[in-house]
Amino acid sequence: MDSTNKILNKNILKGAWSDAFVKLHPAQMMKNPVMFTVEIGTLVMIAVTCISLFVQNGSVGSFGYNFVITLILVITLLFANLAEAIAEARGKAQANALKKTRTNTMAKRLLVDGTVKMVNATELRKNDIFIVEAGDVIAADGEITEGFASIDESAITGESAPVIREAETDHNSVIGGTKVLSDTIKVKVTSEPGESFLDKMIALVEGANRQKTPNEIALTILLASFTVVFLIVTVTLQPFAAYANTMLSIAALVSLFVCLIPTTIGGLLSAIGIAGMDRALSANIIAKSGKAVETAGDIDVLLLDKTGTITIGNRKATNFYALDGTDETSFARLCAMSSASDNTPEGKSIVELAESLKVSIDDLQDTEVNDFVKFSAETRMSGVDLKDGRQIRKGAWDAIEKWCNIEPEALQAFRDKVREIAEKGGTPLALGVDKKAIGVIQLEDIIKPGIQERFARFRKMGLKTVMVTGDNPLTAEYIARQAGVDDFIAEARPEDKLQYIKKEQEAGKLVAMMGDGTNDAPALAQADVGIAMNSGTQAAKEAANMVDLDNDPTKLLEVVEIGKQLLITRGNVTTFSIANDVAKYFAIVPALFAIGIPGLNTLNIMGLASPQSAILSAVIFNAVIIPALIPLALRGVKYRPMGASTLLTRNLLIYGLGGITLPFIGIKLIDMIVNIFM
Ligand SMILES: Nc1ncnc2c1ncn2[C@@H]1O[C@H](COP(=O)(O)OP(=O)(O)OP(=O)(O)O)[C@@H](O)[C@H]1O
Ligand SMILES: [K+]
Ligand SMILES: [Mg+2]
Repeated sequence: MDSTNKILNKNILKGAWSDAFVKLHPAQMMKNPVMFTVEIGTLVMIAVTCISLFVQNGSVGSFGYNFVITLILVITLLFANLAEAIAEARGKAQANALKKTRTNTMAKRLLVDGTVKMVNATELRKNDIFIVEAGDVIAADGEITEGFASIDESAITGESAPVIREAETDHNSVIGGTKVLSDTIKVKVTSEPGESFLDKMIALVEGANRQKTPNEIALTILLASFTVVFLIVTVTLQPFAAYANTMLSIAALVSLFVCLIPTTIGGLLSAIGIAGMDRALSANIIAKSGKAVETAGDIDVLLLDKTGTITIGNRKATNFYALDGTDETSFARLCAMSSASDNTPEGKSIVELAESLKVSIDDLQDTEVNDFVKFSAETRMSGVDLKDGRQIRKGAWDAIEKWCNIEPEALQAFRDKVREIAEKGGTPLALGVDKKAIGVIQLEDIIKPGIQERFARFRKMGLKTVMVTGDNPLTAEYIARQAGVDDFIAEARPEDKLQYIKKEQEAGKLVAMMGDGTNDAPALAQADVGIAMNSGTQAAKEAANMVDLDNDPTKLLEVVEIGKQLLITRGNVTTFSIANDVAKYFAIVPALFAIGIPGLNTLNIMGLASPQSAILSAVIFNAVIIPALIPLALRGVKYRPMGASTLLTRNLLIYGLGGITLPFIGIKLIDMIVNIFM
């Protein structure tokens, strides 16, 4: 996706200003209790300003002063709305760009009688089959049921390199609006019109159905209770003032109240949340909810697939080891035969290796084959049943050992070979014919360069990384140690992943996982943060709460960092806001009572010119701090990996201490400027 780094540009600002006015509507303001009370205070001040045109007394005050205070309060409201509007506007700009890619194409729909009919894309319904040829734009979201093709997905992902999508694999999904570059595929429609991936994505970036996350709701409630407390503080100040012979005007009380309540975080809260979603989007992550992004920041355990995540792409067969009694060539042929209909990368690489040894199975006739046994993660085997009754199976060594009746004397040689391959990090696939183990195939994995540093970074962040693999424990241990992950699950079946996640969750941990296969769907759904690859199966994408457009399994790292950044930004602005409010109390109150209670004058360290100018300076400061922090809210506080307690201390120092000192300096400066005019 085209991610503009510019936080503010002219067009966005223009639209955002008018939105800021629209958002003044009480029905909208009510969603934000802190700012809503400011709006009520503003209405009170409008009334007081009107009255002061006719009546003049101590509590009503002068028209001019009331007018200025009212104006600043309105500006405060607009600034808060502006923050949200700017955050939303960036999403709207992205949505508009996406809408442009939504073209209405024609589709070659395949009818039941086998004929092809040209139809409009809007006429396609779920489960319809259509044919896409090289050069065609894919008319709807779907799964390839036949064939493979290279596809240009740049319209959606912004990535210009073509991708391969293939039937019967874990990367069989295609997206409407993308273009087939080569080959012909049959696609089964997976979404009804109007519910496509693109439609959902547009709705998402537009923020049309953005809902407050549980954390946001909790914080909103907390801020609302602060507001109530400060309302009481302000109201009880009045009898105290009367006792001290000080006249507090309505303008002073309303201003004091607005200064004390947490308007800074109140005004920036939703902008911070939207910006977090935006950052995820810029990383080509489609988060189905703000909650998912937020949860990512709190993750304790990361589950990562071995193949393709920790190791590069696919495993390849590199060696055939025939056991005693079988000659090399016939063993290679049997290996290839066992893979005749095995479309997994492993299966294909076995046929290729056999071909490189001049062994071909092109002469294998359909008439010889009775049944193909497809690979499944459950059985961890694949193979063929021949018409002559022979059964050929290859698979994980323990699965083959169970399937075969290996003679005790042969068992040792078999296990030795398996161990030898596994100890070097290879995957041993055993081959059995008619319940007899006749050899072992060596598959090799290559660990991704730079992956060790990534895991070191995770560790620094306090995260536990767990490698999950269907491989045997020896291979798994070797790869895990090389890559530097904290733990591994070997011989993992889909339900083992699910169990592991449940176990960690029961211990109070938040778990993230990335996956692409239908097999991964239950675990993706169970995980607190489940990321599916965009190329993955429909089931995986539906179960997950995020989709990665780049299909990059290491994206989990970025997602966690984006989540952490969101949480930290919100935490820091909250700390800053509350520290600010407390400081304002001590800045203004002594100034207010300086005349009535001369003793308080010693507390009036700031030496503000008059109670009026103290109040005025404080409301101005209170208003301008909101736009001053908009860039920080949108960009986010930079995240550096460190322990939670170091981070807390650091942030308290910067944002807490900063929050307490800044109002004293800011209000004093404004007071000096204001007094030039007063
Ligand atoms: N095409 C195949 N035919 C037969 N057996 C296979 C095939 N592919 C893999 N296996 C065996 O089944 C085991 C489980 O495979 P599975 O795809 O579930 O996990 P994996 O590919 O090893 O692990 P991961 O991809 O999660 O790192 C493999 O370790 C291997 O021993
Ligand atoms: K405030
Ligand atoms: Mg696999």
